[in-house]
Amino acid sequence: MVLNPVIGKLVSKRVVLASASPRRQEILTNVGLRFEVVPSWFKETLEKSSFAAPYEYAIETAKQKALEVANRMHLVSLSAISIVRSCVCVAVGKQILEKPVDKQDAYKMLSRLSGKEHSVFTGVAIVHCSSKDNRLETEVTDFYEETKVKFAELSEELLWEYIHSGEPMDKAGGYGIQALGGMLVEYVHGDFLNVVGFPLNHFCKKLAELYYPPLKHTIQHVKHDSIPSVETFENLSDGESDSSNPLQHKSANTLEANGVPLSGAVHTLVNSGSIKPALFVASKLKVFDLLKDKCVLKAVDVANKIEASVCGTERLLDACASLGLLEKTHQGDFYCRTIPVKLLRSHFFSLYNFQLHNCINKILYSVFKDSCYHTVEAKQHFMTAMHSIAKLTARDVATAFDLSPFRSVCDLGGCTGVLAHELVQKYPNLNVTVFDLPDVIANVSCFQPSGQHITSVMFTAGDFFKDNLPEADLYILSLILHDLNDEKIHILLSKISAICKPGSALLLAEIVLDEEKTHPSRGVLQSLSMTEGKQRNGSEYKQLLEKYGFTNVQIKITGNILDAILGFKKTSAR
Ligand SMILES: C[S@@+](CC[C@H](N)C(=O)[O-])C[C@H]1O[C@@H](n2cnc3c(N)ncnc32)[C@H](O)[C@@H]1O
Repeated sequence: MVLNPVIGKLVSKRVVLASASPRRQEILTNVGLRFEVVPSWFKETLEKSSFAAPYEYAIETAKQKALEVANRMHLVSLSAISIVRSCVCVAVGKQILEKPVDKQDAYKMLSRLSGKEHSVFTGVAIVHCSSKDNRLETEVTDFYEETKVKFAELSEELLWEYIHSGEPMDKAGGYGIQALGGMLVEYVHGDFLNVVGFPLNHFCKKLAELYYPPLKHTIQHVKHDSIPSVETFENLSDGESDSSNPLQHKSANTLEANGVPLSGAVHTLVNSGSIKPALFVASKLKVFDLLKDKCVLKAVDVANKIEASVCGTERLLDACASLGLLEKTHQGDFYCRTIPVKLLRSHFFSLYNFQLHNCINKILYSVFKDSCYHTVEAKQHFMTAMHSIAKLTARDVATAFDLSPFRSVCDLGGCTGVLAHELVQKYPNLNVTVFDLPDVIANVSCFQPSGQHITSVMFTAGDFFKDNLPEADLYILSLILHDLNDEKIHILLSKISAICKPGSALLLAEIVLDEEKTHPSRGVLQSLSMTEGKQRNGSEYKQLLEKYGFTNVQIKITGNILDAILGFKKTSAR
């Protein structure tokens, strides 16, 4: 079966991993799957002898664990979710070796494995849950993967050294192949990640089968490691042959970037999201023709020539510069230097970022539009997606500046409260209020973590354009301003400025573009399809805050998806 790029398509689905295992989480996070973690409470107590084969035990345990979470989650949320759970067991013949209970047990297990081949089985259950008349309906799909592992002959000394390291204790079979346990292994036959804890390849195939069965005629097999046909490049212009147009210059089979042949991954990227449209539009508008032969133009001149708006043209040119299709000088001039297919070198292997970018786009363009909340499901999807992105960014935003002088925080449009919880973790004395639309606040309960600091986060429903804002000495706007037009920004920032006492502050979390506005690409590309708002560079954010009475503006480029900007309300002395 052909492996489809299914993970990206799951972005809009609510996925729950019913396991607290950091190894599973890492494997799935690494491929860009966004999920919530709800560890199962089902105890691994099934009677092993009642199963004819070890894999049956692994599957049944995975299934019971996933179903337990499904039932529990149904009590708090009726939305459709997919719950994933796997169970690994190590077997010698028919005998299953579980996690050792103590060092002696670990010794017994490992010495049984010494010098022999054993099997690692992982049973996986994917439970699709929906709600009918308030009743939980589940569809279970399960499968297993077997990998054979052979241990070297282990000396007593090595065995005990390994056991004393403590590593065997929470691992099925008493070893972890991804760390010190890797020393014990002579060979692995089969999926290595299956031994680590999750059979990723089989899982992806299953998802593709379940959610997005490919139509036979649409499947394009990867032929070899050279170039797939890159018709994207050849069909871009109006069909006029222009030997100087670099996009038409090379034949599909010789396209390369910095001497490296474009791989299938690049093809996927070029054909997806904003990149293909950017290339297509720029080419269609003959931007490359205008800027070829060392012709250097400002955005406004290009706009005049192609009879387009200056703002839109500027975004398009910035996007092309960000993709390496054009060059931009410090003075804001654009020109076409070399073959534009040096394309996206930094993006080649960054599918993850790209999915995230798409995901952010989808959300952001709908977020301030009523359509986002039209159906319960759409709302849940939106909140789940925001929640997942915030999980990735919140820590870096919360720790970008020293916020210890503040006593109370109000996160305006704070959605499910991820940043709020992160702040309370870092500053336990902080009182944090999340302020968001009533529809959002009504649904935050299932996103809340369990733990000691929960009481310090309060949720208040309201509209930040119309209602009074809660009092606080630090206000936060995370992923809000860039999507608002100037008029809405004026209403919101005037309100915040009016309520802020001297010494209070406003913290923004946004993508901060570089001064030329050509990087980071995810921000520049996002600008392309924004209708109301825009992405800004550091100087523009500084100016914006100063305009509304915030001074001493500091900017922290976090290296994560969102950067942080902090400004203090002017004291009368200033
Ligand atoms: C793009 S999300 C950002 C969520 C969160 N701040 C983050 O960074 O992950 C925008 C949030 O603003 C909220 N929002 C939009 N309009 C609002 C309004 N008029 N009043 C209060 N919240 C609003 C949305 O419901 C949503 O949760």
